[in-house]
Amino acid sequence: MKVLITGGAGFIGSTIASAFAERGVTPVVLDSLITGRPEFTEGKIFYQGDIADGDLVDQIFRDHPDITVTVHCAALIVVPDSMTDPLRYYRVNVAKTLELAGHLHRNACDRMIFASTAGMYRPEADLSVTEESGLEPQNPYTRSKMMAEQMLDDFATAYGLRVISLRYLNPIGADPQLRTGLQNSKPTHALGKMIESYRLGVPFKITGVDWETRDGTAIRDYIHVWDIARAFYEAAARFDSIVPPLQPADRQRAYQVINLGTGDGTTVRELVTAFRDVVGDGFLAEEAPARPGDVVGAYVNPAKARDLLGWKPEYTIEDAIRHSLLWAERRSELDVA
Ligand SMILES: O=c1ccn([C@@H]2O[C@H](COP(=O)(O)OP(=O)(O)O[C@H]3O[C@H](CO)[C@H](O)[C@H](O)[C@H]3O)[C@@H](O)[C@H]2O)c(=O)[nH]1
Repeated sequence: MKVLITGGAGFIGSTIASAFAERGVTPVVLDSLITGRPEFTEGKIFYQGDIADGDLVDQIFRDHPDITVTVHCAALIVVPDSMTDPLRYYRVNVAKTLELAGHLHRNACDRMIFASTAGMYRPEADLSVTEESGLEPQNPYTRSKMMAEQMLDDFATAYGLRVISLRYLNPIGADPQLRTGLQNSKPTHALGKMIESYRLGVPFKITGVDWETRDGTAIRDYIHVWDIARAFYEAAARFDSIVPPLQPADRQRAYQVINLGTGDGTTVRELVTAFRDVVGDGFLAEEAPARPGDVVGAYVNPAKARDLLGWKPEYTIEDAIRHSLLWAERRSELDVA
């Protein structure tokens, strides 16, 4: 059995590829390498190219007729970039997903697991989100993921494509065996900035301390990338029980959304404390004004994932910090090499 992983040379896609391989499912990676890293494809079946390239997708299915499911991770993911260049974001995340879905349909691959975002929800008053929460995407990146999902939902009803959409928030950590991790050597997200500050010996800036949360700092649902990867594997392994092949009249049920998260989230101050627990008291933090456009955040209720995937996060925030620190070391070596 094989799985096609688009974006399989990226941070999350490459981790998913390792999780499937460890469980005896051979990954077939399709990646343009625009942001993915070639070394993440080493030892894997790999096609370099575009998800919208129909000839290439046809070739992949001719070469690997035993692909039974597609995991679709290929996307642009940087929120600020999506605000300055929405055309590119909608082209890549929406238009190319549309082309890919057509290519999969033509090749009779009717199972897709879509890497999506829980950022499209309007959080409840307590900042939690469930699959029933309203949708209120705040930027072109998140809107592009919502639009892609709406298209896929229509294709499910019309063409019998079956889709499980996994929505999560902030992935952190790295492959525990350090085969892969974040490609970007200068990440701007909270944990990336903590690692940078720690290495430089300067205080980490807590940007925003006046939010209505338990300690005034913004909340996110940081989740270990290996836990996310395991959820993708579980979705594939249980695919036909979650979304069985359906008669045309029942196909409106061929699209399933499942949220992945911790159930309580982590504030920036809590992340600082966890970081200090890992590296020691020498790690300093200071308060600073909020970033422009920042949001209070949300956390995900994972009850449906527990029921349908038998899944819950296994790694702690401290584990994720430890793996991210180890990966940052390894990442520097890769750059030198
Ligand atoms: O040096 C920093 C960096 C961040 N933060 C705070 O930490 C929280 C989380 O910020 P992140 O940047 O880690 O996470 P966001 O959810 O705000 O956004 C990030 O995660 C998104 C994915 O969900 C997108 O990838 C986006 O481009 C990326 O910036 C925010 O309150 C932010 O103000 C700090 O206190 N100091």
